[in-house]
Amino acid sequence: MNQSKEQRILNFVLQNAVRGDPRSVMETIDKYCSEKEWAMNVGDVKGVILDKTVEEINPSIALELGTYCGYSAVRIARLLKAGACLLTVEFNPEFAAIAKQMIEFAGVQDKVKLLQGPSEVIIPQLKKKYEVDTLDFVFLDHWKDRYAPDTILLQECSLLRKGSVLLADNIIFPGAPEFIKYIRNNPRFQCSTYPSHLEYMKVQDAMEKAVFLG
Ligand SMILES: O=c1[nH]cnc2c(O)c(F)c(-c3ccc(F)cc3)c(-c3ccc(F)cc3)c12
Ligand SMILES: [Mg+2]
Repeated sequence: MNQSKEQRILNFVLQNAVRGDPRSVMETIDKYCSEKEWAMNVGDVKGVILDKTVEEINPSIALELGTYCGYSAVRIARLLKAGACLLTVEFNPEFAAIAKQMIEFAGVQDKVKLLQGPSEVIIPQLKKKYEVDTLDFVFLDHWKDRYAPDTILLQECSLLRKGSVLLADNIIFPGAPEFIKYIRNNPRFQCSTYPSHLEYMKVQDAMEKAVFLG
């Protein structure tokens, strides 16, 4: 049975990156995906926008929707202070299995809780099952059609507080028009757009930051 692209990415990291070194894992994934096989990691260009947002918020509790191979989970977790935690949700079990190994190899497993399942099932469980009060930061990088409904679900589950920050990937390419329409016309969110480029490509993309006003 031939390997998946995601397994090839993990193998390249296991053979070429430095165990316990998150930056080395990120650089090795970026090298593989820019030189050998494109993959939908947030990447090194949009990754700087993600870094700056995480550093600005310095979250105690962060949620990522869309783990994929774990690139952005490693990217976020490396910036978290002692005692802070990232919950990351992945629908696809094969991707989740790859990400688990990626997160452990990078040495950030103590800061990351990987939850496998659909976001619409996991989000309503966060308070009772995962002991979340409210979220300081949410990175939306899963399926574009879920951005708006999951943002509504986060509010319905009282998981956002005044000042909670959402950051959404791919709002230009492939685009999330329903989410943009919802969030930019919503008086409860203060929005700003960060133009950038699609991972590993000379194609326009952007990230949207939305601060919940309570
Ligand atoms: O689905 C995603 N989730 C999160 N991030 C993504 C991302 O950062 C991407 F760059 C893409 C992308 C964009 C352009 C392209 F040509 C291929 C894939 C996708 C995506 C979009 C449509 C699909 F059918 C499959 C994947 C995603
Ligand atoms: Mg993305």
